[in-house]
Amino acid sequence: MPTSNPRQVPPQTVHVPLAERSYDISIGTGNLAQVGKWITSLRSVTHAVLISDTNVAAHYEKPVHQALEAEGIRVTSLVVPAGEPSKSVATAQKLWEAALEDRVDRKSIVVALGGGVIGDLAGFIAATMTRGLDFFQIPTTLLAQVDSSVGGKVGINLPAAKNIVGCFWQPKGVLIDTAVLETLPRREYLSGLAEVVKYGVILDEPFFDYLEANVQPLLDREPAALQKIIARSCELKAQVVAEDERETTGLRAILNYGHTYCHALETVAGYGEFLHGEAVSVGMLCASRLGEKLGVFHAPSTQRQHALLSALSLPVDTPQLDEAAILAAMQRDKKVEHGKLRFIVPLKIGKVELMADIDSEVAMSAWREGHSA
Ligand SMILES: NC(=O)c1ccc[n+]([C@@H]2O[C@H](COP(=O)([O-])OP(=O)(O)OC[C@H]3O[C@@H](n4cnc5c(N)ncnc54)[C@H](O)[C@@H]3O)[C@@H](O)[C@H]2O)c1
Ligand SMILES: O=C(O)C(=O)C[C@@H](O)[C@H](O)[C@H](O)COP(=O)(O)O
Ligand SMILES: [Zn+2]
Repeated sequence: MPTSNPRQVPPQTVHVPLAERSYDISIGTGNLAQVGKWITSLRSVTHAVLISDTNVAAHYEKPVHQALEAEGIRVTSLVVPAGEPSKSVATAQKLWEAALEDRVDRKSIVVALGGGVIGDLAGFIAATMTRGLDFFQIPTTLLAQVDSSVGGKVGINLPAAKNIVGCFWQPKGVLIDTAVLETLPRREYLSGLAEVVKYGVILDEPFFDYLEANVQPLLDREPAALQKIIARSCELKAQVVAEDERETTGLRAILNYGHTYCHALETVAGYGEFLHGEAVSVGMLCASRLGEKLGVFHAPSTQRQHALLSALSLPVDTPQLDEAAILAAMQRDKKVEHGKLRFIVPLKIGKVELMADIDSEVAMSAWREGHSA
């Protein structure tokens, strides 16, 4: 591997230990061209359903397609419109039918080439087609590289609720090429940083300190900073998923910090209006104010998050949306149990807790108080 290129950083592997569902996340720069060899080193393959979106396909479909064909793999390439609205029943149906039309069978694999929308959608197709196909994640957004490609949550939206139809279906491997982030639009890149900040708040104060101290390198997408945040985020997510794969003990739910507000915001504003990470940014601040109201979190720590998210050019103000609709959407959150809202509430930077039976008026006041003055 050449070391003279300043964009090159040493490759790294993060293991996700899940017994027979274990897999590796391979992080590198310029490793996309190796995708065919990487997949065939994991299992023998004769047919791949390659799923991407219109933006991603324009940049990366051809090299991936060719790399798969070079290993003797027949490729069915399916491209969906870019954006959150593609995480839908209608798009899933088109993909099921197109895969069937091109002779998918139980030994076929699904390759998700794209951001979180493609990973969630393609993973859902893999989980459901012929009752389950092996799938491989090639995440091309920062958000997908630090979060959505890891952990096996796959699914689609209904108009009234995000990710409400889906399942747990782990990939067989995740290939991260940090070089693909060079073509990622700035707004999409920033959106991914919100999930990175999330890891600092929920699990790792030193990582949060690192983010505060490295705002400019992060905004500049400096290779060393990118490698650090991708690898650390994957490590933290892998640890949580390994301990609570299906969110049954409550541990995995900490990854949902800020997401009760976030998903309500995305749904009520209309899918795609706010990017997922933008809504996570707003949602984390709502959850922090909720922590203050419950007497378990302190205002200076909310301000620290506000300052970091603002410095990373992420939205911090709660938008003006119909409050009844926001509350109704929050009541459809998957953490709701026996009809009661449950939230991930911060206790300090680096530690959060799942809290049950939260009064909806208190939750809404934390939303409301985020409107810009
Ligand atoms: N399953 C999980 O654990 C999990 C975790 C976090 C988020 N999510 C989901 O992920 C989705 C958001 O993912 P996202 O932010 O990656 O959005 P996305 O998949 O829509 O990608 C963002 C945009 O960037 C474009 N793009 C992707 N890679 C590119 C590249 N390298 N160069 C140029 N353009 C590129 C895409 O075409 C799209 O327009 C949401 O649906 C969210 O619910 C899932
Ligand atoms: O992997 C998880 O678990 C997460 O909660 C990660 C989140 O960032 C992600 O947005 C996830 O899709 C939300 O899951 P959901 O169960 O609330 O739909
Ligand atoms: Zn998320």
